Parts: sequence; C-alpha cells; structure tokens
Amino acid sequence: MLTGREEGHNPYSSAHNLDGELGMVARTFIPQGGVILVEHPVIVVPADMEVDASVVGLDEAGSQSELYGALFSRLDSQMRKEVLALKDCSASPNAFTTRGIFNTNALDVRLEVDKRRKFQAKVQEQKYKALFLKTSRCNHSCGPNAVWRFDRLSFTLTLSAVRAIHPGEEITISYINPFLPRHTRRTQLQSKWNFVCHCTHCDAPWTFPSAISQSDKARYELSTFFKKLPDWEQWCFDENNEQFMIERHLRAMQMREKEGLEGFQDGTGSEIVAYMKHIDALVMCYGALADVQGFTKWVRKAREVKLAEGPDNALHVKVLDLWLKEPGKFYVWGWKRL
Ligand SMILES: C[S@@+](CC[C@H](N)C(=O)[O-])C[C@H]1O[C@@H](n2cnc3c(N)ncnc32)[C@H](O)[C@@H]1O
Repeated sequence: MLTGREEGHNPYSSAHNLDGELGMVARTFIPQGGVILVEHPVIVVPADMEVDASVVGLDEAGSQSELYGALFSRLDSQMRKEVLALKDCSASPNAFTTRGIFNTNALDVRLEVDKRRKFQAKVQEQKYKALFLKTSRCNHSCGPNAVWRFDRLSFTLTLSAVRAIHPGEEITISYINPFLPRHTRRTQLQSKWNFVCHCTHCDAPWTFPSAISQSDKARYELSTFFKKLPDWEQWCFDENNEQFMIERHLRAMQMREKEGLEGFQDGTGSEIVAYMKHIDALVMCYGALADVQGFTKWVRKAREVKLAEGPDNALHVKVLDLWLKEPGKFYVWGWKRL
C-alpha cells in the first residue's frame, strides 16, 4: 500500500513505495480497461539519434552529453525543470546526466515516416524514442496492472488498467517483454535500468525452483497461445469437442491472472489487451452453442470492460446491449448446433 500526494482529479498520484522508489499510485478505484491517463510526449527523437547527431544540429563530433544537452535546451524552462527531475538510473542521486535521464525514461514508439525519394512516395515505419513526463514515474512489474499504447494519429500515449486497480495500489507497467523467463527478465532489468526486480512475480514464492520453471513455462505457453489456437470455424463445425475451445480460453485466462499478464498477447508489442480477446472468444463460443447463460455472462463482462475503456466504445456497447436483450440476433447464434 502506498499513500501519495493528491493531484487534481486524476485517478493516480505519485508516492514513494517501500523501497523508497518514487512511483505512481491509484487514488481511486480504476476498473479493468479504465483509462489512467493520456499524455503527449515532451521529446521525440529517432532511436538512432546517438548515431546521427545532425538531428539536433550537431556535427558527428558532438559528444553524447552535448547531444542530450542540446535536446533538453529546446524545452521551455518549466518543462526542462520537470524533465531534469526525472530519475537517472545510471548515476548517483547527485550526479545525474541528461543522457542518463533520457535513457532511463524514454519509451520505444513507432512512427510512419515519409521517405520520399525523387518522385517516389514511400511511407516507412521507423523506431523513435519518446519521453513522457507522467508515465516516466511508473515502476516496472513482471505482472503489471497497466499497459500503455501510443496512438500515432493523436500523438498521445494512453495508460490503461489491464485489471481492476484499488486505491493505494501501485500502478505498474512492464519495461521488457514479460513473456521472457525470469532469469532473462531480471538480467535485462539490471543491465538497462540498474535494479533488481522485487515485484511480486519475481520475489513472492520463488524460493522453490519448481515454481520458477512453472511460471516460465506458463509465460511461454501464453506467448504462443493465439498462434497455436485451432481455427474457431473448424471447432464450430466439428461435432465432437464441444467444450474444447471454451476450456482453452478459460485456462489461458486463469494463467494470465496468475502471472499478471492480462495485458499482453505475445510480447511483440501488440496493442491488444489479450484478456479482452479471450472474453470476445468466449462470447463467440457460447453464442455458437446457443448457450444463453454462458453467452450472457461473457457479453456482460465484455460490456463492463468496453464501458470502462471510454466513450469511444458507445456504439460497441449498444451492440452488446442488443445481444443481451435478444441473444438470437448474435451473428453466429447456434452455428455449432446446425
Ligand atoms: C522510469 S523510472 C520509474 C520511476 C522512478 N522510480 C522514479 O523515481 O522516477 C525507472 C527507474 O525506477 C526504478 N524502478 C522501476 N521499477 C522498479 C522495480 N520494480 N524495483 C526497483 N526499482 C524500480 C529503477 O531505478 C529504474 O531505473
């Protein structure tokens, strides 16, 4: 439990956790799918900026510190002050560097770049590094309760809850691919962010090596779940195996809850909240079985998450309401009974 400084009407505030780390903490209940914050980046640079110093107007001879100094000097004074107050994991508290701050906090985003050559238009996806003031305060967990995604059109990052978060709970994201085995995760966190992970998924019952290998196996299985999942239509028209598809999804959901991986599909940075994919699949399965009870249960769950995600889902919620009222209107109702 953390107690923090109140910040307006935000559902979060900043606070120190038991290790003395500054982090982000929930002030109010945040439902699964609920938006925690939306913010614009304060700095966006090509991921290879250290190679191409011309991005900030320096020639190749410019040293790394000059490079980041030049970058930070373009911010207005208030923003520069806030950026300079962010953590630098590479230095002691009194000896931060602009490069250290940037590398500790910047997130990887992809942008579409117009690579026009002569008369040939060619749009390419390119890797960038972006610094966000608020999300920079989020600590890491190997089973995080939040995920972020960057929207190229609105140029904003949205941080949302992947499971319900209660007041006083720390809000965490994953800095790395959470499907990696525990040993690899800890090595990466130590080498890039200079800390030993004490999240509940690394530390709790891990005195037993069997528990570690069980978790590593579960994470691997989840990372390949959707790739290995048999085709839904094939299941639908197979006269046997009635419950097979449902059991697969329920088991994966349980594993996700145990590992804290509701928000991740396969570790490739996909922006789909995996838990929602299972819910949608269960709606499809129960609908195809014309099972009103199962169908209603999962449509209600889908509705709850879609409502929490925000007003953009109003139309989706309307459709779910229609199906709740008249399950027979569901587009594959009873297909498995044909
Ligand atoms: C992006 S900052 C996160 C916010 C930071 N705690 C602060 O005070 O601003 C990343 C740094 O926070 C610390 N940190 C993040 N997650 C941690 C965790 N699970 N355990 C210990 N330290 C963590 C590490 O020092 C890491 O380099």
